[in-house]
Parts: sequence; C-alpha cells; structure tokens
Amino acid sequence: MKFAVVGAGAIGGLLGSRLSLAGEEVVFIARNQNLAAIQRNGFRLLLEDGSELHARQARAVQSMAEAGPQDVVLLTLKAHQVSEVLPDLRALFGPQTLLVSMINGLPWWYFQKSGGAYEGRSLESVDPGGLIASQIEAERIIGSVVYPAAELIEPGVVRLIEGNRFSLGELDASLGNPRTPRIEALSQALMRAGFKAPVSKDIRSELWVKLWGNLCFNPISALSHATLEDICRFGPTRELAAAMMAEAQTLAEKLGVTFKVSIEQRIAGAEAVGAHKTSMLQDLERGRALELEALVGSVLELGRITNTPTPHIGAIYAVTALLAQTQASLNKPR
Ligand SMILES: NC(=O)C1=CN([C@@H]2O[C@H](COP(=O)(O)OP(=O)(O)OC[C@H]3O[C@@H](n4cnc5c(N)ncnc54)[C@H](OP(=O)(O)O)[C@@H]3O)[C@@H](O)[C@H]2O)C=CC1
Ligand SMILES: CC(C)(CO)C(=O)C(=O)O
Repeated sequence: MKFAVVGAGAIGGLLGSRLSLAGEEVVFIARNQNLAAIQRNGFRLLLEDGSELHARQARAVQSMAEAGPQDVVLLTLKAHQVSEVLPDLRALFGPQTLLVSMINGLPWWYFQKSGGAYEGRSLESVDPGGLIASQIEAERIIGSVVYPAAELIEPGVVRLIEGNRFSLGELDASLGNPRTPRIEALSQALMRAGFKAPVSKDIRSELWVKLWGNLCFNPISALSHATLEDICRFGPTRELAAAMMAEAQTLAEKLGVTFKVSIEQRIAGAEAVGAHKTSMLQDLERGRALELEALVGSVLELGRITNTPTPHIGAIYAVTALLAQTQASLNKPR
C-alpha cells in the first residue's frame, strides 16, 4: 500500500519507518532540517531495548503534489497544525484514499457520521468555522487512538519510549459494520509493521478514555512542570485530576460515551507510565504551541453544548491558556 505520513515527527516517524521496513511504499511529507535528514539518511528508529531500526528506503518530500495520490494518508500533526496543511492535502487524495487521524484530543470529525443528536456539527474549538471538515470528506476518515510515547530526538531520528498500539475505528461503526474491508486492510498493514492495530466498535469511547487523562495530566504538567508520576502521587493534584475527570465523564456520558474503566483505574494507569513528561510539558519547555484546544478547550465546548458544569476543567484551562499566551509573547521575535 502507498502511505503518506503528514507530520514526520515522533508518531509519524515511528509509523512511517516501521511501515517502510515492512515493505510498504512510504513517503514522508516533511520540511526544514527534518526533510533534509530523511532525504539524506532515511529515518532511524531507536527502540526501547536500545536496538535501532533504519528505514533507508523511506522517501521524503516537501510538496504533497510531488507525492501524489496515496492509498492511505496518516495525519500525525499536532492538532493546531492541521488547518495549515489543508491547501495542499487534497493532492494526496485519490477516489478511495483513506485519511487516518492520529492526533490527541477531540478531533474535528467527532460528530461526523455519529448518528447522534449533534450529527455533522463541527467543534469550533478545534475547527473554527468548520474549515477542516469542509476540506476532508467524512467518508475518507478513519479514527485512531495513539497509545505509544515517542520523541523526535533529532531530525530523522525517533526514540520510542514505550508502546506499540494504535486503535482504529470507522466513524459510523456503531451504526453499521465496524469491520469494513478497508479498515481490515489498514489494520493488517499496521500489524505486519509490528504494531497492535485493533479495530474498535466504538472509537469515540476509546478516544475518551485516552482524552480523560490528557485533559487533566497534560495541562497540570505544563503548569507544574511535573511528570505523570509526580502528579498522581501528590494528593492535591491527584484529587484535582479526579475532579476534572468526573466532570468530563458526566458530559461524555450525555453523548453516549461508555467508560470501561474507573477514574481511579485511569489514574493508576497514568501513574504506571512513571516519570514521563507529557507532550504538553515537552512542547512548553521547547517554546512550542500547546495542544490546549484539542485536549481541554474542546471538552469545555462540549460542556456548554450539553449544559454540564465544568468548574475544575475551566479553571485549569484558564490558567494554562494564559501560560500559553504568555509563552507565545515571550517567544515572539523582538
Ligand atoms: N509524542 C508522543 O509521545 C505522543 C503524541 N501523541 C499525539 O500525536 C500527535 C503528533 O504528535 P508528535 O508526533 O509528538 O508531534 P511532533 O511535533 O513530534 O510531530 C509533528 C510533525 O509535524 C510537522 N509539521 C507541522 N506542520 C507541518 C507542515 N505544515 N508541513 C510539514 N510538516 C509539518 C512538524 O515539523 P516541524 O518540527 O518542522 O514543526 C513535526 O515534525 C499529537 O496530536 C500528539 O499529541 C499522542 C500520544 C503520545
Ligand atoms: C504520552 C501520553 C500518554 C502521556 O499522557 C500522552 O498522550 C501525551 O503526553 O500527550
């Protein structure tokens, strides 16, 4: 299969390098030093056991028009970066091209093909004016939940910290056939590349269990510079995280989401990850934009839509948004 990886960073690099080594035809859409490094030396993947894989055959181009139509587009950008690639993205689309959204947080497509009371509604917090939804047909989209932790440690080099699972789901799985031929083929390709790629009957509920942790641990870590372990072991922040998760669970259940684990179990899972900095803290420390709207702003938006009080989430959002604003002004070229 022909794969284009749009976002040749930690997650995109992990996926693209292993797919390339498994014999798939992979092209990274990259830029700047990352583009030069991949063109010069392919993509290197450092595994948890210290071993290394080297995807020498992987191509990298800056222009999506140069890459041309693909079988699958893996969208592995940060949530706030999606809108900037829209003008060129359609060059990758053929009539049957799939787009797999491999991004943390509530996605722009959340209410597309959902069959619920909010069918087709766009989320202003992550897709202002519905621009993304207008450029990417819902029929192309496969939802995914990203579980591995990885880091782009230098251009063209990704270090895998832990994990190898990417859940997949048709957006209308709950309305019809969750195991379509196209999602089965995608799952098989990812499994041939060494990943776990289960096909979910309810990708939105699985997405929420991941988001349940991200919406609290990521902003709290950015505000405190603490790791997941620190946050879970310090009583007041453990209680704050639990309060935020309870608010989120109330509003999500109004939307038909089912949580298969308890708040305490989810917190225990985060604590088990250990002394790991969340991606939001890593972005803050590197002076990069934060995925605050996708992880927290979008949840507040759903709270308003469902008329659910979210005081703890709102308070943490306010302070983190100010932090992001302050950081942006400090990073502006003088
Ligand atoms: N890393 C992790 O451990 C985890 C990440 N996730 C999620 O996965 C998603 C991807 O995260 P991650 O891989 O860490 O992010 P990275 O920042 O490592 O990768 C994003 C890549 O996209 C590139 N990019 C951004 N805009 C463009 C553009 N217009 N044209 C070409 N390239 C572009 C960036 O290049 P440049 O550097 O030049 O900006 C960067 O290489 C996020 O939603 C994240 O929250 C989920 C679980 C864990
Ligand atoms: C790595 C992990 C799971 C920690 O919350 C994550 O999703 C993130 O950092 O964004």
